[in-house]
Amino acid sequence: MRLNPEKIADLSPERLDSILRRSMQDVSEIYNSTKTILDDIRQRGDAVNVEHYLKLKGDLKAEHFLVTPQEIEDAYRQVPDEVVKHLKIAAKNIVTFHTAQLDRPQWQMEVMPGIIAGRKNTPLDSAGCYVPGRRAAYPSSVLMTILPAVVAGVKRVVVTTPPDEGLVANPYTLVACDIAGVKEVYKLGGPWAVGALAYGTDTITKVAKIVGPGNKYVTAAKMLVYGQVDIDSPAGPSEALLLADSTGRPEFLALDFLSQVEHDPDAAAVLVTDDPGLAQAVCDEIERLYPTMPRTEIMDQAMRYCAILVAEDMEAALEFTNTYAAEHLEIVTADPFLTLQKVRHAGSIFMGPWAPVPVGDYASGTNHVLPTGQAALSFSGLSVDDFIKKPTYQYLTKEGLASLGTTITTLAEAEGLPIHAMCIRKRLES
Ligand SMILES: NC(=O)c1ccc[n+]([C@@H]2O[C@H](COP(=O)([O-])OP(=O)(O)OC[C@H]3O[C@@H](n4cnc5c(N)ncnc54)[C@H](O)[C@@H]3O)[C@@H](O)[C@H]2O)c1
Ligand SMILES: N[C@H](CO)Cc1c[nH]c[nH+]1
Ligand SMILES: [Zn+2]
Repeated sequence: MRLNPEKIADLSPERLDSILRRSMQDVSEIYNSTKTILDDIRQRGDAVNVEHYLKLKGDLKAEHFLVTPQEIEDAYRQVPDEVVKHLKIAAKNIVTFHTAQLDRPQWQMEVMPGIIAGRKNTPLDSAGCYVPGRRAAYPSSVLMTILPAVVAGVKRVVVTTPPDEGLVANPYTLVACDIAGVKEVYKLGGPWAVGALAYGTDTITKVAKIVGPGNKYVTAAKMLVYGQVDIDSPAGPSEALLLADSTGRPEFLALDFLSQVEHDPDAAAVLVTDDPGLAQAVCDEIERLYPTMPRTEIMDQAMRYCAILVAEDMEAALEFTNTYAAEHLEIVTADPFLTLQKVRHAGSIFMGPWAPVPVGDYASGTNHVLPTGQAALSFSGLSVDDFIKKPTYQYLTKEGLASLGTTITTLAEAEGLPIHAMCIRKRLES
């Protein structure tokens, strides 16, 4: 694999656009085919999923999608104790970090004399967590999606995950579900899972919100059901932007670059630096490593969204960083905390030479469900806030209403809504 340094200033508009849009172009290309599947599920429910998964299990019935206690027991027999132990360590850090995100449960203030206004937190009644599983297993995504929902106080947490031959779910995923305390797990993947969670079927009750990562099919489906249910963010094919100055070590950066690309043919990695020497050294290191790497059949395809970029100076590198709005941003500079002050858009940020992205993928406690394809310009990564609604309330004394009466009636009449004004006058005359 030969990548060559490219100067940002010399990129053609087409190349720049492709680097910036990355997986979002793939997601938008499959909206029509994904919508066909979702519409079918909305109309025919379980029957569509049974037809789709008949190829995995001949005598399939809709009840078989629900994972049984026996399947969880079988899963534990296949998962080494060592993995269970480390899933629990990761879970502990995720719970610690996400518990710190809990807001004041309720607060109120006197906006003006006699006008009390407040806000309270109410957890969602239900959440559906999509846990991917085709090109890799994702027990870590089980923890990243379920635990924040549990911390938020969601009563019904449901998991869906794609099954293999024989309608069998990944044992690591099932064990992680058990550790996180979820009992309602369905063996369904891609748009079939998203459709069932969004519209409900005879055997699966619809949820209030669908969260969790996935490939372009999952991401397209989530974006299409938004409005019917809430979603977290377009958390699609993984990506990393490495922002480095001359302090960066090529042997670390080359592996960090490839580590996110191994996820998916639509994944992306970009290095941006002001140091042409570092850019060249990282290209050379990737070329040296590549023949020794696993998963190159996936990475070969993802290379279309990969680049080693040289900026005029670090200010220009930072400008690119804020435009790229990466899912994961590594800051490998002489003073990463200073650089952090200038970063406005990224899903999760990894600072210094000892914090590669896999740290947050698994165990530092931050969430790995993050917006991709420039969605970090407007979305945040998954957090406890995703599972909490915040209704506001107000209580007024008669004097409080009187002090605002003219303001409200004037504005109501200006908007051409006289009955709004009557509600106020009637009370003040009483
Ligand atoms: N952004 C994030 O927060 C984040 C976190 C973890 C993982 N990820 C990403 O999750 C993804 C996992 O992908 P995966 O493929 O291993 O598992 P997946 O579960 O996301 O996708 C597999 C499913 O895709 C569906 N599918 C496949 N081909 C299809 C087609 N032609 N039409 C309709 N549906 C189809 C099938 O239902 C299949 O079960 C990767 O892209 C990875 O980078 C993202
Ligand atoms: N890098 C992924 C988010 O894009 C998360 C993950 C899970 N397992 C390994 N990595
Ligand atoms: Zn990863």
